[in-house]
Amino acid sequence: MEFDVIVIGAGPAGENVVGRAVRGGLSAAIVEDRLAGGECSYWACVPSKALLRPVDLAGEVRRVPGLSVGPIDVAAVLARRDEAVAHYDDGGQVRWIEGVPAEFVKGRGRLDGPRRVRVTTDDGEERVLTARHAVVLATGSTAVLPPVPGLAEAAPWTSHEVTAATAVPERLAVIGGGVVACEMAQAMHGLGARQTTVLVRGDALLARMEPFARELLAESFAEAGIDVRTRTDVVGVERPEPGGKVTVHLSDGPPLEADELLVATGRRAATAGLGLDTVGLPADAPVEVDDTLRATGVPEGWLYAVGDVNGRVLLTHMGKYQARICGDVIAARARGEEPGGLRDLAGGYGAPQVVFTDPQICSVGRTEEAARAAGFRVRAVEYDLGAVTGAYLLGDGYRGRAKAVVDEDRGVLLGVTFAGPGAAELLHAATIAVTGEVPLDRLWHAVPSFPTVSEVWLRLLETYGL
Ligand SMILES: Cc1cc2nc3c(=O)[nH]c(=O)nc-3n(C[C@H](O)[C@H](O)[C@H](O)COP(=O)(O)OP(=O)(O)OC[C@H]3O[C@@H](n4cnc5c(N)ncnc54)[C@H](O)[C@@H]3O)c2cc1C
Ligand SMILES: NC(=O)c1ccc[n+]([C@@H]2O[C@H](COP(=O)([O-])OP(=O)(O)OC[C@H]3O[C@@H](n4cnc5c(N)ncnc54)[C@H](O)[C@@H]3O)[C@@H](O)[C@H]2O)c1
Repeated sequence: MEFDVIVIGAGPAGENVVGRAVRGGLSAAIVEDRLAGGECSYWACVPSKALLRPVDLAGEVRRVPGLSVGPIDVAAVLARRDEAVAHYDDGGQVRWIEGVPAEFVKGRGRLDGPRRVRVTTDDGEERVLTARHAVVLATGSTAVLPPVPGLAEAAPWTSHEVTAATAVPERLAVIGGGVVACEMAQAMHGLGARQTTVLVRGDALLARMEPFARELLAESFAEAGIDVRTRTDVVGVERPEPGGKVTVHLSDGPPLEADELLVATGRRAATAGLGLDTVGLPADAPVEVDDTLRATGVPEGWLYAVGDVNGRVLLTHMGKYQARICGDVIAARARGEEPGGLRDLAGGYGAPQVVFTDPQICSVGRTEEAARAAGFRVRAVEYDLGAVTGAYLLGDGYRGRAKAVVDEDRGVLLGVTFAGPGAAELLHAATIAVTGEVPLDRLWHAVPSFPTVSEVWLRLLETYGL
């Protein structure tokens, strides 16, 4: 069958390409071998946040005198998570795709030369689809297991198993110090894991964040009783009984025993078996793209890649943003137009991201260190969030901090980081200021309401001298 556009992978990125391309007047098919909605809907963003929300809320309630929380009802939390992932049923998403309207093709897709996609269905049948204008890869990413002796044989949890957990392990060991490690250690600990140990190879959790945010998170984990061991390498793993006790051998100190082991050491682009070699691209690497999301190095420019698979930024909202650009670009090029303004601009500023721990760590743009390394003439200002009336009113002992990184030559913000309970909703204002390159002397006229946490904007600008 022939379509204008064929998308492989019906995660958030792939679905958005289809939506935009059809809106632009094209016909489209989307191929998915697991569940429409992708990793994000079933084994990543959605279930992880459903598991974290009660833990977060319990933290907030504990900070308000006069309120108390009893033990968290774990079964109810897991049941709500199951609702949030639609009980792993993608009927609603498939109906959305069909309503676009686009053709939903269930099966595993792979490239088979220029503009051709070969799909193997669950019952082993093969179907060949051809694209008049474009093929878009939106196959996401998969968790990486480091080559530690005994690790693969121990069948550890990855993000898939932890987000789909049906019980909370008594003793959980986590390898990695990134976002998945932090969020899931906090979720499992908050839901009742008695011993949670995070094994971090480097010096700190969330190494790419501003130092103050890393320190606040480390303090909070220590207070909650989560054991974070930095500069600790895992050198071997033993699990004699499948699903039984795990022994984790460390570069330093005695072995660690746990009931479950979560590996959260990053992700790689899902390109294995995707037929990239049939179109002259490296078989096992992220698909390099230009700012219109078109794969570089493919003659005639018919191949695109959006979301995690292009390795640019592994975040749902950024994959969806790329997808909107990509779908519009393909539709414009199909009309014979070269869409000058349609480019991935946001990626260049530094994507917004919220880490849903307590405190929430929220950042957009560049850190001070990254801005200096990029050659900007920088001045950074910080302010104690707890000293803002709106934050104080949220709860006793509110602890948090904000930092703004200013480009001294242009008088605009290069980056902003907030760390504090409930800080997530502050981030979009920062994203607007950074992406809009709003001059600070204009930003000064954006008056924050009293008494909200947003008053920190005023305090940051005052600290800067305005
Ligand atoms: C635990 C966890 C929590 C996260 N939380 C957040 C968060 O809070 N916020 C955030 O922004 N990001 C979060 N992320 C990152 C986010 O999940 C990804 O950035 C996002 O899912 C990428 O979307 P995508 O459409 O590129 O890929 P995916 O969501 O991975 O979808 C790709 C789809 O392609 C399908 N596919 C793959 N290969 C083929 C093939 N050959 N044929 C057919 N179909 C195929 C897959 O089955 C899948 O359905 C989290 C990640 C993890 C692991
Ligand atoms: N709230 C959110 O926005 C959110 C939540 C979860 C995941 N995500 C995204 O998903 C992606 C994957 O998350 P992640 O936490 O798996 O990756 P990550 O890149 O954030 O962190 C990986 C961690 O593993 C460590 N590591 C790497 N190799 C190791 C090894 N061999 N031994 C020990 N440690 C090792 C790294 O030092 C790092 O601390 C991220 O890019 C993240 O942005 C986002």
